[in-house]
Amino acid sequence: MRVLVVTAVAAEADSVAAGLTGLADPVPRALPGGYALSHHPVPVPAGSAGDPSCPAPRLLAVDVLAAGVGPAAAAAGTAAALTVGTLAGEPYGLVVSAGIGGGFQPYAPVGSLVVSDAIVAADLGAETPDGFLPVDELGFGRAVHVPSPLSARAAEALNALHAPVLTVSTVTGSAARAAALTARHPRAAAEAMEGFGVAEAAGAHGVPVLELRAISNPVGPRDRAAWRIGEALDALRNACRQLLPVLEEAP
Ligand SMILES: O=C(O)c1cccc(C(=O)CC[C@H]2O[C@@H](n3cnc4c(=O)[nH]cnc43)[C@H](O)[C@@H]2O)c1
Repeated sequence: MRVLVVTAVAAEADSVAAGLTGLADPVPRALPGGYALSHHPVPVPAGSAGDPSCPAPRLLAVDVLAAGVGPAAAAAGTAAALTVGTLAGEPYGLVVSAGIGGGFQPYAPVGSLVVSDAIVAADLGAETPDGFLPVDELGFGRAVHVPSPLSARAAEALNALHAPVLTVSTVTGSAARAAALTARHPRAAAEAMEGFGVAEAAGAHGVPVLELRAISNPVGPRDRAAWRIGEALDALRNACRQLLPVLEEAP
């Protein structure tokens, strides 16, 4: 299977690649649009080939792409990678949106992990005097992508929350906005800025999707001193280490 992991920035891509231990050294691949994809073929474990007592080794190739911040950049980069993979006769079987994110308190403290059970476009729609109307209620497209069934197994393996992750174009910076999002999405555990864009591109290509977030800050009043980006990147790296066997077992 070929897996595409899409992050926003290079620091997240580095954590993902460092966590996916056992992968071969990355081979850079240029994509149209100027994106640089890191291709990591997984080598067959030494000694197991041809041994009938060993299960056949799986060849899992993981490509990591830092596509930029926000849903539009995420969708554009993901679509470019998926299109090139398909045209090259090497289609992806799974896309993972991975990175840091804000955690809704008290469910997702800083340093914890969230695997989405719903990827929600939380601010795509229309504001009305009676409140926010999501894009699907306006009669356009969809506001939610349901991730691969693998997400439940991934959440269990990572000891992560399995809950909705909201995609926003504006980082929440006030208690009022956090409360409004929680009122609309009471089960939401995290917000970030790329998942829905990645999922839109994956959905257009008929490829299942996962979203994994390592929490770097609480969702709420803006407090730059409360960000723990290093801690979240470490958590992302460790999560990817635990995710690899789950991906290898994927059908
Ligand atoms: O300036 C701020 O107040 C602020 C607060 C949190 C994050 C940012 C960013 O610019 C990071 C955006 C980047 O990281 C992901 N991320 C991390 N935390 C959050 C969040 O609380 N809400 C939304 N996105 C977050 C996001 O996916 C981007 O890739 C600025």
